[in-house]
Amino acid sequence: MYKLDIKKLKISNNDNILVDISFNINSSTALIGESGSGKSLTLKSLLNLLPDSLNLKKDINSNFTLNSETIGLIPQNPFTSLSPMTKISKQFFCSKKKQQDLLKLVDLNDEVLNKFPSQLSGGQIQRVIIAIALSKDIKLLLLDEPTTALDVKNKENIIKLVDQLVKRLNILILFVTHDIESIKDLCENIVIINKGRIVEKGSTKEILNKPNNDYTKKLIDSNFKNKDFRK
Ligand SMILES: Nc1ncnc2c1ncn2[C@@H]1O[C@H](COP(=O)(O)OP(=O)(O)OP(=O)(O)O)[C@@H](O)[C@H]1O
Repeated sequence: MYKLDIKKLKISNNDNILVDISFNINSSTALIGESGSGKSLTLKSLLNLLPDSLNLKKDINSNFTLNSETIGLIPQNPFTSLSPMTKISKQFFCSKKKQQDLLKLVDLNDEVLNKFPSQLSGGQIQRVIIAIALSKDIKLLLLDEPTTALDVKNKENIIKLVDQLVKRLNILILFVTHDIESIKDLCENIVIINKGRIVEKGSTKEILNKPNNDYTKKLIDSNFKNKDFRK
């Protein structure tokens, strides 16, 4: 079983501390916070993609090597992630057989291999992106608000798919979102972040049932209220 222990992750811009956090990922963890709380900077730092202008101090323990081969990223907007003029088959860097196996894993027919991204729905494109991420031997999958650009049905389907993949492939996931409701059945643990600092972390069930922090309570209330409003 893979494990990742972020003992220290501190990102600053001159004297301004933007992120200063620590948490573990044992199976599936959600990093939850409002806009500007430091979620993207955290993901970028794990991918070594922080701009040079920012200062990073990190101390991470893991039982696998962290690099671009072992970490996959599912971005927020699937529509801009693939090359628009290239057929799907050419966007994979693995054998045809592996492409077909991966598509099966994400519940897609291999007919999509001969299509261009514009011929696919948002949900299908996001599945293709997940399949491409899984074509490497990844141990950690980072998901950056992966359902924001999708409609409600596709959103639910992608969450279900990620849940199946985590169980089937035994990979770690870090799911970044501002929407606690969407990950309540997917992520075992949650980390609530506000202004670059952790305000609460622990098991999703416990925190949803009995949040200790006022910021967490506010996030939960606004998430579930919005959901009821939409029904
Ligand atoms: N390159 C940078 N230089 C200086 N400050 C930055 C830089 N990138 C981000 N920040 C600041 O760091 C803080 C955290 O930003 P970050 O993008 O991680 O937030 P976020 O939680 O991902 O927000 P969102 O949900 O809107 O994407 C913000 O105050 C932002 O203005």
